[in-house]
Amino acid sequence: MISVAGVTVAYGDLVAVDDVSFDVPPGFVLAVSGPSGAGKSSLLWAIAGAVEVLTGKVTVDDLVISDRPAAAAHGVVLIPQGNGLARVLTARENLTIPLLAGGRDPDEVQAAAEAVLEAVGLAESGDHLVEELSGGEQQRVAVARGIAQGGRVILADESTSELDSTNRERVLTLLRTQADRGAAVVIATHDPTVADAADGHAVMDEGRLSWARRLSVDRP
Ligand SMILES: Nc1ncnc2c1ncn2[C@@H]1O[C@H](COP(=O)(O)OP(=O)(O)OP(=O)(O)O)[C@@H](O)[C@H]1O
Repeated sequence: MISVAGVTVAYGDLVAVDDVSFDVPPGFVLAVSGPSGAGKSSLLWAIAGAVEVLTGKVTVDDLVISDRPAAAAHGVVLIPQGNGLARVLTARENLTIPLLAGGRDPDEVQAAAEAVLEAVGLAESGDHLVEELSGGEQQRVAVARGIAQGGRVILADESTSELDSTNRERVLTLLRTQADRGAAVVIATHDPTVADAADGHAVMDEGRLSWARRLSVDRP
């Protein structure tokens, strides 16, 4: 369960997230939309422990999120806008290296990487350097890397912005699968199709959050 309680994020005098509160239970997908600069990324970073919270707090299950390493160790996965990939490594290496560094069994890691690359339609591209891939392919590698972590929280920041409709569906299906196995998922998006596919839709504007559609706990 993600609990965001009265969270404010500021950069100097600029309030990017203004007293925002909501919960996302395991099994649910929340979409957050809003104009450029509305504070969507800052909200996701706050949940990920990647930016300091001025007031309020974020908890994920039993952990108060205070910094990125602790949040990551607790299974809070951030798929960042801009992808954050190592461009001179292959697509596969971008997936496997973080998992191997976490002490996972190498055979398991290879199998997991192949499965998730296939799920994003990149089964043939594992050996390609990231810098050789298109923008949309890189975005799918970033999604695959995030999914491969198997987190309890997945924060996807504009993760379908460069995708055609087929690949957008692939990514949405994958994120839904993650929710179905018990993850709490938050997607920042400008795409109404993505917002419609979520269980709830929040809208940010100048740091304030309102609801276009509240999370339905009755989702079948
Ligand atoms: N590191 C930073 N330092 C100072 N200001 C920042 C920083 N990061 C973001 N901001 C500002 O905070 C506000 C919210 O930015 P944020 O990236 O969270 O918005 P967003 O809704 O994700 O935008 P977009 O849809 O363009 O990605 C903007 O005014 C932005 O310029």
